[in-house]
Amino acid sequence: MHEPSLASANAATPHVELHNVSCGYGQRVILRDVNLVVPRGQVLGLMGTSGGGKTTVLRLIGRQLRPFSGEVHFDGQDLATLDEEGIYRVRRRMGMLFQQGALFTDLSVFDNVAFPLREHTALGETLIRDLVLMKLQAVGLRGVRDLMPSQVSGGMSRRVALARAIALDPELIMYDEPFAGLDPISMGVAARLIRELNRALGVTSIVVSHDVHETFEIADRIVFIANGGIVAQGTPAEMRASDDPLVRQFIDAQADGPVRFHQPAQPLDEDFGLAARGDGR
Ligand SMILES: Nc1ncnc2c1ncn2[C@@H]1O[C@H](COP(=O)(O)OP(=O)(O)OP(=O)(O)O)[C@@H](O)[C@H]1O
Repeated sequence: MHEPSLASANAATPHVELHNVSCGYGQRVILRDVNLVVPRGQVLGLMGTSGGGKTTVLRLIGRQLRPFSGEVHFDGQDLATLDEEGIYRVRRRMGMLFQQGALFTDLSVFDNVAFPLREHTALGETLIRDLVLMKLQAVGLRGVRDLMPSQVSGGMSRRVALARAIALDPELIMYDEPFAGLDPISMGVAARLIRELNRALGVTSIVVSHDVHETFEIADRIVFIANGGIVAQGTPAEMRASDDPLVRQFIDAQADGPVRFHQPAQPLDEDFGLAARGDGR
């Protein structure tokens, strides 16, 4: 179902590239001069401090956000050069799975997965049925197709959302916090599924996550984002061996390090009225 494009003929072109990208919201700059390459077919783990800009990177790639300066390329094409129709076409080649990737509660599991097919293609119901069942099979949930979202567990509904995200055969899948809120077993299932789909569908995957264990397990490369940019990147093995204090703080889950536990605040004694009392209590 992929749209043929000249650029995609070149397998050596990175699937996604950010060139000197600065971006933010309103006046506020979140990322400065970021360069990022996402090679085709890999799983990239995007990690880092909370509020560092990981989701913002996904928004840049999906063109929900335009950079202040610099370029975002998808399959060799600068997104800024595309008109609305072009952006629409590019977005169809991307699957996005957000943490709050809520299912339509009044549609069955089957109809949730069928939704993008009915919405964006002219395929007949017989073919749609086969495609939906294939996608549900890929996430291990063909057996629950007639249930309503309220009747499946949190982990399962995340997998239904994944089946829906791959309904149109995307070539890039972006996951925002796919492990958040899952129990350890469901987390392992979700992680293996991401890796397996990456291989079986031949897609490129970007996984935004705080979960070091699961992400390091499945990613080919890890990129750490903090302080407005990329502070470290490499294979999971390289990151584990890194002595960069920020990487260590993250991997070893230390509360304090280059990233402070306490956000800047006025002095404690002022907040608790001790200074005014002056008696040290
Ligand atoms: N729509 C928006 N308008 C204004 N500011 C925003 C908006 N979205 C995000 N931000 C701010 O941009 C910064 C980066 O947000 P982003 O969601 O990209 O971080 P993140 O690294 O994904 O964080 P987390 O790991 O906590 O989800 C944060 O300080 C956030 O408050």
